[in-house]
Amino acid sequence: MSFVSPSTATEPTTQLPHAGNLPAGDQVRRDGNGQLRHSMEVRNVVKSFGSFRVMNGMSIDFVDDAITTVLGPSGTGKSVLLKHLVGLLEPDDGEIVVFGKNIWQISEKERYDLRKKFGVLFQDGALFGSMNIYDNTAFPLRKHTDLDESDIEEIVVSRLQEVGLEKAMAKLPSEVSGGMRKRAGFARALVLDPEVVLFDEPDSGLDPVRTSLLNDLILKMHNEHKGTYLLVTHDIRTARKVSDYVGLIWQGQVVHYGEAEEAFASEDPFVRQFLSGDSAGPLGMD
Ligand SMILES: Nc1ncnc2c1ncn2[C@@H]1O[C@H](COP(=O)(O)OP(=O)(O)OP(=O)(O)O)[C@@H](O)[C@H]1O
Repeated sequence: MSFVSPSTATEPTTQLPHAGNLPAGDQVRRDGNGQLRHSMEVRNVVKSFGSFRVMNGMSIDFVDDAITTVLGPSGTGKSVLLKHLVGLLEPDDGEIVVFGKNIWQISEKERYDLRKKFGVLFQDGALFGSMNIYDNTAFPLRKHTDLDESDIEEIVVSRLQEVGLEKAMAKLPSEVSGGMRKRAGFARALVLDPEVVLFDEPDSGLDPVRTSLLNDLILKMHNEHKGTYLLVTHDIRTARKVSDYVGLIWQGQVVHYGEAEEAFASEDPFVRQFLSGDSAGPLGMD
């Protein structure tokens, strides 16, 4: 099996390939030397639950202001990776460095403050069932800011308009469709102007048309609000549509990481099988 290890993975170059996004120069922040910046770094992380090692020396540095998709089979640790990035899980070994800080070498208060730079869209939108869409979207602003209700209203209505939910603001999550709940979760993830947005399988439970519409929305919101977007998904079409970069995880490690265009054109049998979804190839059931 021909793996491309993180250490040999192609260093992303300066061009962001995805047609849906702005040219790299307009979008990607760089350091003083014109190099790509990485505000989220996963370094040799090991994590086990009982005897099951989910992350087995995983390393990946996410490119700031790009959309990166992490693909991997079920149970391979994609959600566990996201939880490490927001400090909800602590590695057994290795480091999670976010905005220059090893998040387990800082105080709980600092970790809490760092979390405010993240917006997270969970699989089911993770909305509060007893609150309507408006109050769900306003929740982070009420919890984390001192803004008065008129300022909150301006932000909430604006975000809900952007995701096409202005007519559903008074509805409870149970009264709207799964796609609408995702869009509400997306609006909520953006109200604090996060620098990073994490999407945990945004396409789960959606039909192909709604998945495609949500992907369009992800691209539109990324172009408008900028930021680093990280999606984990099984869905290769989603990855093809939205990604600037693609990471493939397998057996607790990143086995390929690079520009999406290059990944989808790869001749590597493992990468090809992974990204084509073929049953024939080096990738087995284990
Ligand atoms: N808190 C936990 N305690 C015990 N085991 C856990 C915990 N969190 C995750 N796991 C296990 O770690 C493995 C990876 O889980 P994870 O949810 O990250 O997979 P995934 O790649 O996101 O899968 P899927 O695509 O099916 O959502 C699974 O076997 C899961 O049961």
